[in-house]
This record gives sequence, structure tokens and C-alpha cells, in this order.
Amino acid sequence: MVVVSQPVPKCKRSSVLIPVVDLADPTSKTQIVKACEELGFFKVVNHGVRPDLLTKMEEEATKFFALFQSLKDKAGPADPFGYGSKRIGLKGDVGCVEHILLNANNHLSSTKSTAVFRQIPAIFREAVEEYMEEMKGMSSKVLEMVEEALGIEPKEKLSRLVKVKESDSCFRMNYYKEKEETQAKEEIGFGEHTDPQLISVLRSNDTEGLQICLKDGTWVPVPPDHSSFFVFVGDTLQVMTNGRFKSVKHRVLTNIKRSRLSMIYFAGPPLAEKIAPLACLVPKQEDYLYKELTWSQYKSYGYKTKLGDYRLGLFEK
Ligand SMILES: C=C1C[C@]23C[C@@]1(O)CC[C@H]2[C@@]12CC[C@H](O)[C@@](C)(C(=O)O1)[C@H]2[C@@H]3C(=O)O
Ligand SMILES: O=C(O)CCC(=O)C(=O)O
Ligand SMILES: [Fe+2]
Repeated sequence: MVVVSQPVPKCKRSSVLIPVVDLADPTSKTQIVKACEELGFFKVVNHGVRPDLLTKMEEEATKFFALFQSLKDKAGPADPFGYGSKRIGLKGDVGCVEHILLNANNHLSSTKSTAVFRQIPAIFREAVEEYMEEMKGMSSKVLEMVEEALGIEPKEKLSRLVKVKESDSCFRMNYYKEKEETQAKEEIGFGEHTDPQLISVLRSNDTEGLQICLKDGTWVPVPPDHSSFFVFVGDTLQVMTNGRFKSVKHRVLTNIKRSRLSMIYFAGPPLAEKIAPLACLVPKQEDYLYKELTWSQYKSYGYKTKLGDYRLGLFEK
């Protein structure tokens, strides 16, 4: 049995406003850059994802997490892909969360081959496939806007990484169950960490719990908004921008009154892709803060680390 009992860290109620980016407005690319530099995090509105797809995903995921434990377990254990409960990753991290993790690499048909995909109804499978396509589109759109705002060359240098069929992206659904009245106290749902990929795109139901860490170390709650998406800068984008963009530390505390359901698409590059600062942003090699590693090397290293470890040290010169 996994026992989850960790002290709940303090969080300041800060007046920090989360930057809001209108994706339908091409001029908002400068706001994206500012948000990625200052916070590594922003909210996306006017994203064009059909509300009925969001509703279907939420309904089907809720039905899945409400199944008897023995049925959900048939879709696990998470190795790292599949259904998991309380355990996060492979190195003994725990949290008050159940999850489904899927590989989005269609060309390997691995999504379809995971136990989860054999366990869930066709209507959910189809919604997941469609949703992942939407998330691929949104991630590449955000990266295209970054390319334009920073004058990144060659064209599609960043967005191509998440668009090509070899992209090593993944998709996670997290469920943080509400507490019984008798055990009404906040607990760690998902411990602090940065996401290793280029960017992550999150959508949740209207339950709070997500917090981000500011540069001065202050933790601030992110007010939930189920009609919007939230974008996190990941470690890979921090390296490629030579530290100009910062990967944002975040965590989730459980909500005692309402269950939280979140869905996150982690847009990653192909496994063989060499990750290093972009020459067009940093003309002199001696100014590079990071050395070159393939995404495969960084990802393998990630799986040897604990959730809250500082992984970017592997890239540092
Ligand atoms: C403890 C771990 C879980 C994680 C792999 C790792 O060893 C360190 C990074 C973790 C993380 C955080 C962001 C995503 O949720 C995730 C899928 C990822 O790519 O890196 C998880 C990994 C996981 O749960 O498998
Ligand atoms: O569930 C959430 O809101 C965020 C979870 C998260 O950070 C992750 O899955 O990497
Ligand atoms: Fe995360």
C-alpha cells in the first residue's frame, strides 16, 4: 500500500495576475514572449477548441476515474504509460492523484497498444485521439508565435519539433478526488516540479489546486478556468532559448471540497533531436549556458530522477 502523507507547504495569496493571451490575435505574440520570460506560464483564450470536445473528454474521464478500482487497475500499472494511482514516475514519488499517461506518438501506434486504450470505450478513445491532435495544433501555434516574435531561424525551427510524426509528446489525465468530511485537510496532489518538454498545455475543470512558483520563490495559486488553457514553459524550451524563457515550477494541492480533473499535453521533440541553445538567439558559442544533449538522453535521465529534482543541471556547462 502506498501511504501519502507529506507536509503541505505554505502558499502566499499573491496579487500576481496570470498573463492572458488571445490566440486568435496574431499581435499577442509579444505578450507570449513577455510571459515566457517573466513567469514561464500564461493563460490562453480564444483557442478555437470545440467546447463539446472538452465536455466529452471531461465526462468520459470522470466516468473512467469513477470505475471500481479493480477495473481501473486493468489499465495499469503505469510503466510510465497507463493507469496509476498515488505513484508518480518510477522513483518512489507519491501524491494524492490517480492518472492516465499516454504516449502521443501515433506513428508507433503505441497509444492504441497501451492497456488503457484496450480498457476504455471507443467514444473516449476517439475523443482522446481528437483532443491530442488539437493540443498538437495549439502547441505548434504557440511555438510559431514565439518563432515570429523572436525572429527564430530557420523557419519552423521550434514548431516543427512538435508537428512531425516522430515528436515524442505525451498526454496525461490527472484526477484528484475530493476528501471525505472526516479527513478534510489539504494534501499534496502532485509535488513541485518542472515539465521536461518544450511546452505543456493544461486544461482543468473548475476546481482550484494548481500553484506556480515565481522567480522569488513565492508560490501563487492559479485560479481555475475550465474554458481556457494554461501553457507552461518546459526545460527543453529553457535550454533552446539559453535561459531567456524559464521553465516554471508548479505543484497541485488537493481540494477538500471538490474533485479536480486536469488534462495536460506535453509537447516534446523527437527522441533523436539535439537540444542546445539556438544559434540565431545566441551568436557566440562561448555565451551558451547549456551543452548539447539529445531529447532521448535528457528524457532517460529524467526517469532516473525524483519529481522535485533539478534536472536542468545535466545540460549546464
Ligand atoms: C518522477 C517522475 C515523473 C515524471 C518522470 C520523473 O522521473 C521526473 C519527471 C516527471 C514528469 C513531470 C511532467 C509530466 O507529468 C511527466 C509525464 C513528464 O514527462 O515528466 C512526468 C513523468 C511521469 O509521471 O512519468
Ligand atoms: O494536474 C495538474 O493540474 C498539473 C499536473 C502536472 O503538473 C503534471 O501532470 O505534470
Ligand atoms: Fe507538470
